[in-house]
Amino acid sequence: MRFKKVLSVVDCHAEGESGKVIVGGVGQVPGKTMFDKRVHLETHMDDIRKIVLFEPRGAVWHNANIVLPSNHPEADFGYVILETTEYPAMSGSNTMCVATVLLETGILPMQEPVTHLVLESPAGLIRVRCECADGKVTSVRLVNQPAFCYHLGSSIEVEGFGTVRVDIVYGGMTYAMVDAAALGFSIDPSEARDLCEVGQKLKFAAAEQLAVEHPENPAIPGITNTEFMGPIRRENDALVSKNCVVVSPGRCDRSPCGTGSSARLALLHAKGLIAPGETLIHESITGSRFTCTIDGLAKVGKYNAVIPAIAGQAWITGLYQMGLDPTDPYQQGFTVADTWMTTV
Ligand SMILES: O=C(O)[C@H]1NCC[C@@H]1O
Repeated sequence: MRFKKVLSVVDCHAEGESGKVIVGGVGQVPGKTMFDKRVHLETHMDDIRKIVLFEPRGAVWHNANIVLPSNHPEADFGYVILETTEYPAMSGSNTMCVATVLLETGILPMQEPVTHLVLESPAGLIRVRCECADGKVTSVRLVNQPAFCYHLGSSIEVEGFGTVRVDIVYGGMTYAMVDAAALGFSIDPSEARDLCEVGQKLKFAAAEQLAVEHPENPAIPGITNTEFMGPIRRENDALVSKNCVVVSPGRCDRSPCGTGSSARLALLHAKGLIAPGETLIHESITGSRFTCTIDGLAKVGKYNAVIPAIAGQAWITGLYQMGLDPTDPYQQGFTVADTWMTTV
C-alpha cells in the first residue's frame, strides 16, 4: 500500500443532504472538548477537510464528520463537523448522519425499538432519540443546544436590492433570515441558482452591517448562512412551511436544515407564532421534511432562547476507503468557480 493517508468513510445523507462520516484513519486529535478538537482540526489538520470535501474527491454539496471518542462523562461519542467553508459548531443533517452511522455500522450498540444517545458536538451535548427497526434507524430526533434571535426586523443595505429586512438568528449556525416572497422567490428548485446569488449577497451584507457574538462562546462563527422563509400554512395540528438555506460558498441545503429549522423555531417563538410542544413541519427546496418542536425555553446570556428538537431520517449510501496517493498533484484539492463561486 503506497497511500499517504487512508480514511475510512461511510457516505450518508439526511433527507437528501450529504453527510460523510469518517470512522477511521484520522489519528489523534488533541483537545479536551469537541470544540477544542474542532479548533485543532481547523488550525493544524485542515488538510483532512480539503482532501475529503474539495475536488476531485469531494464536491461543493458534500459535508463530512469526524467521529471521535468524547471526554465528556455523559457522552457516548463525539464528532466534529466539516463543511466546505467552515467548521460549524453544530449541524442537524450531519448529526442525523452521525447517529445513523454509529448505530448501523455497530460502532455503538443499537437497541430496538428506541436507542438513546448522547453525542458531544462542538456546540455541546446533543441528546438523540433514534427509532430503530430491523437494524435500521428509521428516525433521528435530536435536541439541539438553545437557539435565539440576535436581531429582529433589522434593515440592511444590499447592493441591487436596496433596504432589506432581516432577522439574525442562532440555531447552531448563524442565519440571516428573510421572507422569500418579498424577494420574489417561491422556493422552487428551478430558482436555486438565483437563490444562491442573492443569498450570498445578503449574508455578506448582514455580516458586515450587524454584529453578533455568542454569549457563551465568542469563537462560534458569525453570520454564514441565509435562510429564505416560505409562507406558513396549517396542516391539521401542525404548522408547515418551506425554506431554503443557502450554505456557503453558495449552494442550497438539500435537507430542511436542522440548524436552520432551529433558528426558524426561535424566530417563530419570538414573534408569538409557535408555542412549546407545537409542531412545525419544515420542508426543503426538494420537498423533504423535518418535524420540529420546541422542547423548552432557556436563556443564553441576555437572549431569550428555545430548545429545539428536530427529527428526520438518514440513509447510508456507501462504505469505502478514501486514499491519498503521494504522487497525486491535488493533495489539498481545488475548487472551481462554476459550482464553488470561488477558487482556492
Ligand atoms: O442541517 C444543518 O444544520 C445543515 N445542513 C448542511 C448545512 C447545515 O450544517
